[in-house]
Amino acid sequence: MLNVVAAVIHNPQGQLLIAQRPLHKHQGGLWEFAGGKVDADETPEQALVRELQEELGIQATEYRRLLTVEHHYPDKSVRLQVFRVTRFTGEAHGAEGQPVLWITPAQFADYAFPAANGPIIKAALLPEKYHITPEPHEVGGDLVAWLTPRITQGMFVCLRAKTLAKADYLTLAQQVAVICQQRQAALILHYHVDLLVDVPLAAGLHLTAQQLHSVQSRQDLGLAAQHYLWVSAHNITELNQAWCLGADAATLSPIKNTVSHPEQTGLGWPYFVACVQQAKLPVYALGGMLMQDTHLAQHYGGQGIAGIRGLFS
Ligand SMILES: Nc1nc2c([nH]c(=O)n2[C@H]2C[C@H](O)[C@@H](COP(=O)(O)OP(=O)(O)OP(=O)(O)O)O2)c(=O)[nH]1
Ligand SMILES: [Mg+2]
Repeated sequence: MLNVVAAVIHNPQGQLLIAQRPLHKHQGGLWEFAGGKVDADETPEQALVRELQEELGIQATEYRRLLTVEHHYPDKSVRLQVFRVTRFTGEAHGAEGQPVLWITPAQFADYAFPAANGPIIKAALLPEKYHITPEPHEVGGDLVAWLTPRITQGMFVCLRAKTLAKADYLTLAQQVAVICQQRQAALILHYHVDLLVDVPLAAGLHLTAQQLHSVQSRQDLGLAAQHYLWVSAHNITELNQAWCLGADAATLSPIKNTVSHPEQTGLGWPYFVACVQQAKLPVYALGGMLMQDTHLAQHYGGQGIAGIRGLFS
């Protein structure tokens, strides 16, 4: 397996950097995230910094792991360790003569990437906050009315309503799906695997940790490649299982002690750090999170935070 690092680089305007692979190289002519092979004497982080200096003439100063992708091309197998680079010095340019572009999330569809890049592009577009809905009865019964002013562009909304019967959940999901579409937000259905076909506007599915143990592969779930698969995990074993299943992101909970689950003791930030260092998929801290925990979770290597009431403004 060829070890490669690649960088999802952000600029302050909310754009991401892509580069075109030279024609004579493997997957030549296609667009990519800058990066390259990890040398024998390097850590992935050292390789990342070196490749970005060589290929783009920039010095990466703030970065964290995003995901690991393993892909088998007919002629070679690659393990891509992908980082999110959120700060750098210097002006990014094609230092090896290759075309480079800053594009918005909506423009990804306009460029052709190697086959391994599908999950990377999806991960690149993940938000830093994952919004899980309260139960309808917790907001006076009318969740649609409660959500309508609160859903904004780019949000990922997980519709969790465990107290509803399946038929009522479906009706609610179809209504929330329309609001999400109008706002360019992504609706993630919770638990009800078979309802995805009835809500074609939904962007994906969120499995409980219990469901994770009973699912063999992503294919069993009837998900399209562009669908997001989220998983609730409570330890490193479940994070690994989620990655093996082909999940796109996971929540790790409970990080803090919470009022909603008084019987559970929080895992704590040190355990969160230990998990995200090993995890191969994007991880969100869940359980007692407040807005101001976002940067802390990211500093510790997570992609951000997930939560219910504390996150919706
Ligand atoms: N950098 C990068 N490589 C990718 C992406 N997607 C993908 O399948 N690959 C594959 C193509 C190549 O087989 C391998 C990366 O090799 P590379 O050609 O960039 O390696 P390098 O920069 O060290 O180049 P060189 O020293 O061989 O000239 O990973 C991507 O988004 N970025
Ligand atoms: Mg390269």
